[in-house]
Amino acid sequence: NHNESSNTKGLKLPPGSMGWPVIGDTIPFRKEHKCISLGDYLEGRVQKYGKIFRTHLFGHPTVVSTDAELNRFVFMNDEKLFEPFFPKSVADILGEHSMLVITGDIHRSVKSLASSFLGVPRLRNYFLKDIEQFITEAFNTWEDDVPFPIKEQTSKVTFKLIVKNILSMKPEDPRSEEMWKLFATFMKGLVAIPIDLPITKRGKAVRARKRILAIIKEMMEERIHKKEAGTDEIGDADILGYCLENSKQDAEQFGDLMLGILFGGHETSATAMTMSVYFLSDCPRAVEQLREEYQQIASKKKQRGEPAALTWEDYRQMEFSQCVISETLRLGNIIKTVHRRAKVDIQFKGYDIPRGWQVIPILTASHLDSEVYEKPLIFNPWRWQEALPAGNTARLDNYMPFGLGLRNCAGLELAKMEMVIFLYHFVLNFDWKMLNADPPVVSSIPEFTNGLPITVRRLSPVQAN
Ligand code: HEM
Repeated sequence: NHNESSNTKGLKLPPGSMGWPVIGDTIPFRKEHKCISLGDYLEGRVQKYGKIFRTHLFGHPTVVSTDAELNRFVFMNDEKLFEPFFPKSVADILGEHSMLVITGDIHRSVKSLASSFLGVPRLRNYFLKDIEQFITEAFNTWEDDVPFPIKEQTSKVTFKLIVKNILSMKPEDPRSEEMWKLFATFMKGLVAIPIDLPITKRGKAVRARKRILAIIKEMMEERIHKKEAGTDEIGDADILGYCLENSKQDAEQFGDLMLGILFGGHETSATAMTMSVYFLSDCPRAVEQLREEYQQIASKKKQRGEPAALTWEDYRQMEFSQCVISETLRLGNIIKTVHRRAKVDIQFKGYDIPRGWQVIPILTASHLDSEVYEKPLIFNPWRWQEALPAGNTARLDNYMPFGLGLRNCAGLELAKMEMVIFLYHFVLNFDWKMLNADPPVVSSIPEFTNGLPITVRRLSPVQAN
């Protein structure tokens, strides 16, 4: 067989078929489908072959896993048995120093830098204030009953937040607008390519990447210069300053790290916020309960004579919000797959996964599995309030929207906080309506074709009682 090298003889590979020469099943695998489903391709394969099957994707023999245990096994054995593996075209655009690509000690040290930069002390002292500011600035531009796509707004908020916190780039800096456009081009190139062909979108994305890195380098040099002159007022408040003080990364490595944080932290959390609006629009009972939670917090603050700005302690009290977010991430599946390769020959559940084979865990699968979640296609934030029956941890064990283990999401606490702060201001200040059904579709990351158009009506401010 063209796709299976002779060294797989005698092995018990997972069942499957390798599809067309070279491209294999890449096209049906990447075909857009309704976000709240596995899509026809995966559903068909799972029905035919079971939860673990073999195929050929992006030019490589591949094991696709919709099996939560194998997915967890992959995450828990990252580095030891598995390593990141992207289609070459994607790896080229991400950059050779990208956090998603690097391994071993280098990954560990960059990860610890990113995690401490995105850890609780900074969320509390910097990010919380900034998120509130950018969200309320955006909300102030909204007019009653004038339709607009909410995704565009969440996207601007998360972009401003990241750009400010990695580079201290001011919104009025002309390079900020340029970065916004460059980044959109970069993203299109990244998600558009199913196989490694030098097509236009990719060429544009490669050029966008170069220009973004040039801007980052320029800003890095400006900062070093200011530090030497003693005129730097930012210090380690952004990741640029933080890295200059805490690590010895060169411009190239630093550029890829920042691009990675931009890439990891911008569209994902904007999509997640938009997704919460989408689900809540059809769940008025949850909106009511959120509103109660927020009104209580707002009026207590007022009674205590505190400023309206939220504190970390306020945020930590928003318990039902956390349920809404867990449910949004479960059903919304912002990241459908991760990309790995077997470093050694591996056996799992009686199957052989040969060294060098690509392994693609489908994170969506367990999230929509009726054996794990009762009525999995229903948005039910209350399921996260119910105590688990003794000994039954399936609901938690099989929940992995942020990945797990060594390579888990460095920004997960930030992402959750962004979502909650957004909901606080959105639900407290507005009634809204979705205009026409714009259900999210997914090929790599969920998209709302029309950006989820809504109209809003501003509510009167909360009174302390
Ligand atoms: C709802 C929003 C988000 C979701 C669902 C999400 C999901 C994920 C997942 C599944 C991974 C693991 C990738 C893998 O195993 O290969 C990951 C990694 C990562 N994420 Fe997120 N993410 C979100 C938001 C963010 C934010 C806000 C940031 C930063 C500002 C961020 C930064 C990162 C970074 C740097 C990595 C790489 C970690 C590593 O390689 O060790 N993410 N994310």
